[in-house]
Amino acid sequence: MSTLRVESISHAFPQPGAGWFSRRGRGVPVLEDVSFEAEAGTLTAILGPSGCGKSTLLRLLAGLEAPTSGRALLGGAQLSGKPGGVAYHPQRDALLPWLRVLDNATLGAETCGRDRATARAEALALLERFGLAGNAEAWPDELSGGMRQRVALMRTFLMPQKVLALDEPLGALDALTRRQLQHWLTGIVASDGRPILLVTHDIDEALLLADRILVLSARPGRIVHVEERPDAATRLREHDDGGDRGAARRLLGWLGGSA
Ligand SMILES: Nc1ncnc2c1ncn2[C@@H]1O[C@H](COP(=O)(O)OP(=O)(O)OP(=O)(O)O)[C@@H](O)[C@H]1O
Repeated sequence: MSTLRVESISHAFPQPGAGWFSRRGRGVPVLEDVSFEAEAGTLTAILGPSGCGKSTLLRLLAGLEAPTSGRALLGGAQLSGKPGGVAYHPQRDALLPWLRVLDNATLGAETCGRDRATARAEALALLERFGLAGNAEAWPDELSGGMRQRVALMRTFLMPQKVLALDEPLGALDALTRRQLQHWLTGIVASDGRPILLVTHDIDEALLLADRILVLSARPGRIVHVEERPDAATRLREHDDGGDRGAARRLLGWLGGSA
C-alpha cells in the first residue's frame, strides 16, 4: 500500500453568471495551496467551516473535478485529474431501494470491474464485521438508519481503489447511533490498510478516528493547522475517559467555533 501525496492543490469554480473562467482566467477560489501526505493504514480527518471546500477536495482527489492547479500522487503515480483512483463515499447513503443489502454492498466493486461472484463472496465475509449478519437479503427500507449507513460504508470499503474518501459518512445519523458507529468504525479503519480521508464537522469524531487532523480555513480553504494524534488504542481510551480536552480546545480555536 502506498502513501497519498497531495501537492499544492488549488481550485476555483467559474463565477456565477459568467462563462467558464472570466477573460482574466480567474473564477471563485475554493481551495488554496493544499498539501499533505496520508500514509497507508492511517485516517486523515478534514475539518473546516461550512463551504470551505472539504467536499471539493475529496471530489478533486476522486477525479470528479480537475484541480485548477496542483496534483495528487499515489506511490508516485498521478491520481488527480482522472476518475477511478479513489473510492468516494458521498454524504448521503445512496442505497438503491430496489436492491437487497448484498447487491447494494457489491454495487461499487462490480462497477469497478470486480466479477459478481467474487464481490458477493467478499461481501458475505464482511457482513458480520459490519453488523449486518442475517440481513444479506433485506431491502434498504427494512433497515435502521445506522444499518443503512453500514451497508453504504461496506460498499465503499469493498471497492478496490487504493484510497478511500469518506464525506461525512455519519452526518445524517442521530447522536446515539452516530456514537455507536464511531466506535465501530475505529475497528473497521484499523483493519484496512489504505490511506483513508474523512470529512467531518464533529471534532470528537475526528479526535477518535483520525491519526492526523487537517483544519481548513474559511473559503478559500487552506490548511491552517495539523493536529497529530496518538495511536488508535490511546485515542479510544482517551475517548472513554471524556476525550482529549486540550486537543478539542485547540481545534475549536482554529475553527473559530464554526465546526
Ligand atoms: N460545482 C460547483 N460549482 C460552483 N461552485 C461550487 C460547486 N461545488 C461547490 N461549489 C462551491 O464551492 C464552495 C465549497 O463547497 P464544498 O461543498 O466543497 O464545501 P464544504 O466545506 O464541503 O461545505 P459543507 O461543510 O457545508 O459540506 C461552496 O461555496 C460551494 O458553493
